[in-house]
Amino acid sequence: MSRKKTPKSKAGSAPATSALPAANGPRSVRPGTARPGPKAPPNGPPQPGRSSIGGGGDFYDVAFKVMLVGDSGVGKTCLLVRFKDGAFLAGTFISTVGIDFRNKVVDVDGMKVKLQIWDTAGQERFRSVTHAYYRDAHALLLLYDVTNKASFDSIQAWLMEIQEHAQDDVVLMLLGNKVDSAQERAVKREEAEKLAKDYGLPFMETSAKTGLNVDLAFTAIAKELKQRCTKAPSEPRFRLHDYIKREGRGASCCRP
Ligand SMILES: Nc1nc2c(ncn2[C@@H]2O[C@H](COP(=O)(O)OP(=O)(O)OP(=O)(O)O)[C@@H](O)[C@H]2O)c(=O)[nH]1
Ligand SMILES: [Mg+2]
Repeated sequence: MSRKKTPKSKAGSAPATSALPAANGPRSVRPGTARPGPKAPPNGPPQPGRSSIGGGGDFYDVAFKVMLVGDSGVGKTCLLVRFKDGAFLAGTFISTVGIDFRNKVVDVDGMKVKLQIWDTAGQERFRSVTHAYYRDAHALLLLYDVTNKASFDSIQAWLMEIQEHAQDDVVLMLLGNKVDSAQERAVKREEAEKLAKDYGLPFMETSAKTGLNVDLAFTAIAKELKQRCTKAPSEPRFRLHDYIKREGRGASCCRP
């Protein structure tokens, strides 16, 4: 089985026109470089067999693009850093400028799944930059801050934006972050559960600070995407809602 190498993950700020191409664009697969086997996911193939940029890195079988979206300050960058490095960025809040990405390869049922995770700027002034990336996203993690009601109130506007710019079959998950700050909670879990149920979204509360449900959110996305492109007809379908309900700590999930 031929395996690809993933480019070294990138921590610094990337301009909107980063050298690394979007995970599933362009949509063509170069002859002789694609890994046989998995079928293309509905909204485009997994990242085709691009050669390693910058050398080094981990091998992977399939790659998907995941985007983090939500208001400024909800913890998108911290969530990504927690997942990638297992650390928490405490202290001064440095708002993301434009868009940035990091890669992480996760093992899903024996297959190496590379998640190319795009960390977007929540600030309104960067919205047009973000729009350009939606259409290539295989999955979106939509965050609000449980201590900031305004960020929760923005979720419907974000969903409209997603509907307008993302692929119809994009995998979407709602995350209420900063659940460690219990004293400052401004959004009840039940309220978010209702919203998630109304829109048929899988939902969990997370904490980039403590790590609660962070790996689970990304792993669940990786499992869903991987199954979409490799599932044998005889294999039981992976159920994202059920999975996070079962595996989540203090988590919940909603069905329409
Ligand atoms: N208590 C707590 N604080 C958090 C958590 N996640 C992020 N923060 C804090 O919230 C602030 C904003 O976090 P960021 O990750 O930079 O927010 P962002 O969503 O990336 O913001 P933009 O880049 O402007 O879109 C920082 O001061 C973090 O330390 C969390 O889970 N718990
Ligand atoms: Mg940020």
